[in-house]
Parts: sequence; C-alpha cells; structure tokens
Amino acid sequence: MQARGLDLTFRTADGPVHALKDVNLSVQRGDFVSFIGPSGCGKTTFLRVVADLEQPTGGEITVNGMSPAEARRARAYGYVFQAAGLYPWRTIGGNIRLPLEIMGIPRAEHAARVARVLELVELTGFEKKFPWQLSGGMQQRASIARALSFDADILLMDEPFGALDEIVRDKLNEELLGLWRRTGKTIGFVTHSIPEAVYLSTRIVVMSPRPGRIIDVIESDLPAERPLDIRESPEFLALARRVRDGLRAGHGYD
Ligand SMILES: Nc1ncnc2c1ncn2[C@@H]1O[C@H](COP(=O)(O)OP(=O)(O)OP(=O)(O)O)[C@@H](O)[C@H]1O
Repeated sequence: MQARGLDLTFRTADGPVHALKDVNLSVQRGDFVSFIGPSGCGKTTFLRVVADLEQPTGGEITVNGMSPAEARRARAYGYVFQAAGLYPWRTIGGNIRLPLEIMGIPRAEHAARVARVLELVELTGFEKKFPWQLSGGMQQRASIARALSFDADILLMDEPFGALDEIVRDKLNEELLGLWRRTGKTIGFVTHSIPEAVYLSTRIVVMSPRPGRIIDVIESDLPAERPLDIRESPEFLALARRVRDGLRAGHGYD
C-alpha cells in the first residue's frame, strides 16, 4: 500500500472539511500497521480511501500495486467495522458465507472456508449459533472471520475492539496477533489506544488533529512473539512514550 501526497476535503453544507493532508505512507506486505490519533483526525477516512469507499481530492494511492477500485474488484481486502454488524437472522456460519455468496464463490467451497476461518478466530463449533447467542467479543471474532472468508491479502480494521471491556480486548489482541503471524496478512488497524497500537504493530502511524497529517511513523523492534506481559518491558514503554510524545506534539491529547 502506497500513499503519496494524499489529500481529502469533504464538501459539506457548512463548507469544506479538510480531513487528510499530504499523507505519505508506504506499507509493506505482511506489515501490521496501526493508525492512532485524536478523534476526527481522519483515521477512518484513510481506511475508507484504501477500501475505495471515499475518493481522495489529491495525491495518489495504490493498494497491492492497483488503484483502490481495482483492488476492490480483485477482492484484495476484508473490512472489519467497529460494530460487529452481523445479520441477526443469519447464523454465524450464514453471516460468514454472505460475502462468499455475493462474490459467487462456488457453493461446494463454502463449508471448508467457513470451518477454516472459524478455527482461525477460535470459534469452531459456533457455526449454527445466532449472533445474539454470542458475547460481544465472540461477535467481533465472527466479524473478523467474515472478513477473512474470501482470503484477501489485506485486512482493514476500524477500531474493532473499541467497544469491548479491557480483559476481552487483551484476549482478542493476543488472538489477532496469532492470526496475523499464522496467515501473513497485511493489517491496517485504527485504534485510540496507545498500548493496543504498540502491542499489535510492526509500525505505528501517529496522526495529527484535523486535517490529519502523519506526525510520526514508528517502526517497532519488539519480537513477533509477544506475550501480554511484554507491555511492562522497557522496550514497550519506550515505544509507548514515543507515540504519546507524537500525539502531544500534534496537540492531540493536551
Ligand atoms: N462523509 C463525510 N462528509 C463530511 N465530513 C466527513 C465525512 N466523513 C468524515 N468526515 C469528517 O472528516 C473528519 C475525519 O473523520 P474520520 O471519521 O476519518 O476521523 P477518525 O480519526 O476516524 O475519528 P474517530 O477516531 O472519532 O473515529 C471528521 O471531522 C469528520 O467529521
């Protein structure tokens, strides 16, 4: 994923809203990139541009070497929203099959794909349950499974664990890291949480308040294997401090 001089101004009834300003970023295949910044700084807008849901008003962006529209047609990414957004009248298996049905993937392949992604998110055995029979954390895992069902190279995740309590969030962070290591996907992850960004990422993109600019891109030197207690290590705390300093420099959380 490459962004060069990316700019986006929304035209609204109240005048222009400058959401992204001169965003330059290069994401390598297999990276886990987090986007962190104050509310309204354009994190979601950036992911939506990558996903071809918004059109930039300036600059260029390529996704797997293609335009966002081509990448969308090539099914290059899955998207996980803040709310799980599962259809209540469909079972977990039925929700995961939905993109496969829409994309016309042969029915004969559905069962194996559903089983595989349920295993990846540790929900084997829950295929026939309905969303309301699952906890919030399990629903979010099911929504990740849905985004993985067509095996896109890239997973875009917009604050997927923001609404969950801290213990569930810790567990899902650990699981997501395991899933990323096993699948080798490229992940773009929006968060408000400094520990979450540092724990998960190979690179952390710190953004300024609107118009969202990139203040710092921090390469993590933490090992790929990360037990949760790595969060108490000096290396972890040093990375967290650098993120915090970046946010402060942008006057984000003063
Ligand atoms: N479709 C739209 N039309 C007009 N303005 C928009 C639109 N979408 C987003 N914005 C504005 O663009 C800015 C960036 O929004 P965005 O949702 O990307 O921020 P964010 O960093 O993801 O915020 P949060 O962390 O609160 O989710 C905000 O000021 C928002 O109000």
